[in-house]
Amino acid sequence: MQGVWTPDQIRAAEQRLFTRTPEPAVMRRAAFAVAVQTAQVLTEQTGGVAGRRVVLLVGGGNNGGDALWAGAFLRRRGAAVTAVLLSPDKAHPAGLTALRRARGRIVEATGASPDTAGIGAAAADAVEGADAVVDGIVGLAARGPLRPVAAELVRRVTAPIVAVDLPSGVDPVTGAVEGAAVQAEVTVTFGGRKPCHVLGRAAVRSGDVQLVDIGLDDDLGEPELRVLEAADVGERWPVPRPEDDKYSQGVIGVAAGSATYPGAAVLAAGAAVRTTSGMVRYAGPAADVVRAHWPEVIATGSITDAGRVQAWAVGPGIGTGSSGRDVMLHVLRSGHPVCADADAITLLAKDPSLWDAREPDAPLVLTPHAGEFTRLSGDELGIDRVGAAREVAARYDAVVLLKGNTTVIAAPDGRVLVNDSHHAWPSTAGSGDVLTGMIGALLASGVDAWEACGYASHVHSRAAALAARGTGGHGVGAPIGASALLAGVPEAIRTVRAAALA
Ligand SMILES: NC(=O)C1=CN([C@@H]2O[C@H](COP(=O)(O)OP(=O)(O)OC[C@H]3O[C@@H](n4cnc5c(N)ncnc54)[C@H](OP(=O)(O)O)[C@@H]3O)[C@@H](O)[C@H]2O)[C@@H](O)CC1
Ligand SMILES: Nc1ncnc2c1ncn2[C@@H]1O[C@H](COP(=O)(O)OP(=O)(O)O)[C@@H](O)[C@H]1O
Ligand SMILES: [K+]
Repeated sequence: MQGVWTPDQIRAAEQRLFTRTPEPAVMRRAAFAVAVQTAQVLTEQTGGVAGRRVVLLVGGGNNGGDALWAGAFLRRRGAAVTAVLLSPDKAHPAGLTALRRARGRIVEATGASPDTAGIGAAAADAVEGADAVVDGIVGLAARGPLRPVAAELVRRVTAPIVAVDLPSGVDPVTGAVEGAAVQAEVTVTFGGRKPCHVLGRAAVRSGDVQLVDIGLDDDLGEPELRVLEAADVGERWPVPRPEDDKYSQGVIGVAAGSATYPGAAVLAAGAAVRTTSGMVRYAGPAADVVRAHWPEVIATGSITDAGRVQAWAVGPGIGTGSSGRDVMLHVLRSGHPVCADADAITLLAKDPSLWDAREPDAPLVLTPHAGEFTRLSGDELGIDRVGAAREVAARYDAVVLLKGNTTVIAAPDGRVLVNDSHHAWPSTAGSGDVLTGMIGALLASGVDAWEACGYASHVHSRAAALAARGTGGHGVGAPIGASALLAGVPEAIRTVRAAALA
């Protein structure tokens, strides 16, 4: 599991670290890592470091200081280094001295012979001719998108960019990208990942994130967000043990679909079949279609005849009328864990009396997309998706899985898991129905609700990438439908289990 800490948490930890290790030593350690990474990028792209042209984009804070120190290290490896100062009056003095001593070049962004965009001739030539660029414009103190001069310089870069701490222009806390921002090849960050490295468009802007240990670990405390790694998921994924039978692994009930929309039932029930080995029951008007697709499912037309289950996956395609409401009453009164999706969420949002049917100790998972989330929360979903999910989870005492390119999973006690798929292959109709069936099956097998959401969403996005045979920017893929995603689930489970055994 990877931890993610806010800039405030990092700064507080940093103050404690500085009582043991002097600040300049910490900065040099950070900068050295930036230099190593830049040298690696240069070697990959141009075959070497000596004689290659490195440009440092230097803002007015310690982020710029890191870049200047990194430039001094790169000079020692024979690179030609030019620092472009965006705020010459505020540029880090010790970093400037170090770069000057190493015989690096220093120019001002808006220096002599400016062009029509206000960029000085020396800065323009340097940026346009660079083999690699180090982004030290702004780091933890970032607010808002790149300012005009920085944005213009970044626009002209064609070389790969190594971002110091975070790609400048993104919001470090929310991951929002509301204007010009750096697109990094690699981001070198210090002490702990920050929210922008795992949230939304900022995660994409970060490129490959390299975490450098600067001695902060003991001072960081509880992370703001957590990200599951493949091995975490594989280690806990339920598989049959020698002593198991079909009942002991958990029986899941799926209440989804309708005569008009049987697809949701087929996808959710199929996902349950492929997630665990126990037993799947289906109750609803699509029983015949479900049986035809999944002979192993025990299907019945009415929820009252469903038989015993250990958890319910409910909602996709059940409708928001009185029959859907009856289904909701039944599953909420059962006292078993429930994963409520789609129409189930709409029903809960529009009819508060349904909440009274809920057994207080039974775990409840809500899996809204943005529109359903708005119905639940009563507010438009803004930039702060983590804060919004946390608030709704606490309000309803439920685990809230907010869908999107970055999936946010908030527990009622405030813990948040984030699943950033790094691609968008799950973005296809019906893939949410698959997710519902997966979560329900994990709940039935006794996995904790918050963890079940984390494991399911990790495997879900992995299954989509496997089915598409590509991961967004990396590799070539082809569009898939939800049935293909569902077919990819077993292989995705194998890969996470293999990671756990490695
Ligand atoms: N924490 C750690 O453990 C370690 C931290 N270290 C490093 O310190 C960095 C934090 O440095 P920091 O605090 O000096 O601030 P930093 O981010 O450089 O900002 C400088 C100034 O930029 C401005 N500005 C704001 N928004 C802007 C925008 N959109 N576009 C342009 N400019 C903008 C704003 O000034 P303003 O112009 O508004 O007066 C702001 O004050 C951290 O990221 C890491 O690299 C490592 O050295 C060692 C270990
Ligand atoms: N751009 C995207 N990138 C990655 N995953 C996405 C993206 N858009 C949607 N998803 C995922 O696809 C699924 C869609 O669920 P949902 O909106 O309920 O679809 P449906 O109701 O058609 O089944 C969710 O798991 C969501 O997180
Ligand atoms: K930066």
